[in-house]
Amino acid sequence: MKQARPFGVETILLSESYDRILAEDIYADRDYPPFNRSAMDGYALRFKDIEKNKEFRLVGEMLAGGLIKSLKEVGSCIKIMTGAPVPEGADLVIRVEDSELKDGMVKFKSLPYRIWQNIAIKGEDAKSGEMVLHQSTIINASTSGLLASLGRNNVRVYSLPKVSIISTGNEIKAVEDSVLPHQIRDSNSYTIASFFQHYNIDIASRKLVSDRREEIKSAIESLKNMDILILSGGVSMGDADFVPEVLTECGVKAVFHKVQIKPGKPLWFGVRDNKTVVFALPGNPVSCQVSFKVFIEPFLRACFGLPPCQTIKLPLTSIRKKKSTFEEYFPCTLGLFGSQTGLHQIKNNGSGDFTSITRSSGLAIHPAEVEELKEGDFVEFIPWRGI
Ligand SMILES: Nc1nc2c(c(=O)[nH]1)N[C@H]1C(S)=C(S)[C@@H](COP(=O)(O)OP(=O)(O)OC[C@H]3O[C@@H](n4cnc5c(N)ncnc54)[C@H](O)[C@@H]3O)O[C@H]1N2
Ligand code: MOO
Repeated sequence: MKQARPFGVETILLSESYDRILAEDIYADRDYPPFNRSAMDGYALRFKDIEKNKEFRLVGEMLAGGLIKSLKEVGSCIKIMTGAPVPEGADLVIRVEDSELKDGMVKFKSLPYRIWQNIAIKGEDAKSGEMVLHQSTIINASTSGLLASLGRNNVRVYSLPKVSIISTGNEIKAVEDSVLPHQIRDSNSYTIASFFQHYNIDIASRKLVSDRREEIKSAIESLKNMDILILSGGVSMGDADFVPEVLTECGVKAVFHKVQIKPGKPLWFGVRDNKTVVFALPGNPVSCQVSFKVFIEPFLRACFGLPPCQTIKLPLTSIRKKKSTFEEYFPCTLGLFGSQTGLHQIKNNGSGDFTSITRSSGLAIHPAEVEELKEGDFVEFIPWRGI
């Protein structure tokens, strides 16, 4: 995480900012609501008059958007619509359905009225100058609406990183290619690109290369201006697993190689010229997905000042025996466990399987020190689409 830093800051139109991440704190430009606002269609009056008066003289009408009036006469009321400014002097709005209007006089049902009833008081939502959104807030539907209310047609957001993906492997073909029995279509670059799209990040380029050192090298060299470079395949112990060596030859300084988790163990991470961070992922599709959720996503979020995705503790609906000495991540789907939501394990034969993982809602964690998880044991769960 030491390598995590923002990719710059830019000012963009609010209309184009959905799902981007704020790079500034946002303050209220005025009180919200900016005036005492009626929450109902009805009559505005003085609370202290309601005890003494049986009937109120109707002296005017307030529509939303009308200039603020004042209520001067004792025992009078002003008809008011939802959203309209409550006249100065009034501190109670009684709903139209609790009233009766006859010959310019209004009678109200005898109910237990409260002072300020049906009125949103000036500044009760936010005071002028108060911080209403923190830097590193994701601009979603409600924050977008708030920014519009504050008159923020332009917002400062974190710039998005330039990301490229290189898929390595003699057997790897493009999705549009026909394949021979020994060949495999590249799926990892699509998986990784989709994950990045959760953060509005489009992939700058996607390359397929064989296991030949020179080919891997020239692909890496051609992507020097990237902020993030992702490679898949060729990081393990095989005779054609040259990726770590070639990355080092290209001047990418290794930070670590191999992690204490399964799947995803052979992951390699390095940095070039203090600019490009490089994740070289294991080729197996499930390992690749786990690597994104466990390493790339937390890194990306830290760059934007976001906390790691929230994990949820949920009970397992069946036992699970550990297969290694490492912490294990296993795909699960959410389902009912008695009357409570629980995690159903998805059967898969290993990290090379594609189809079963598509039925999962996320990954559950089997701690390294626990040999067997029992039915009903609570485990950490990371949903595929983080919160
Ligand atoms: N002797 C050892 N062998 C292996 C070890 C080990 O510790 N000792 N680790 C295993 C583990 S764990 C993993 S994970 C894999 C990772 O190997 P690589 O990163 O070198 O990946 P490849 O060998 O290139 O490919 C593995 C697998 O994934 C398929 N693949 C590769 N790229 C793609 C892609 N873009 N789209 C779809 N599928 C892809 C590839 O065809 C292979 O089937 O190593 C174990 N071996
Ligand atoms: O780490 Mo490998 O990713 O177990 O299949």
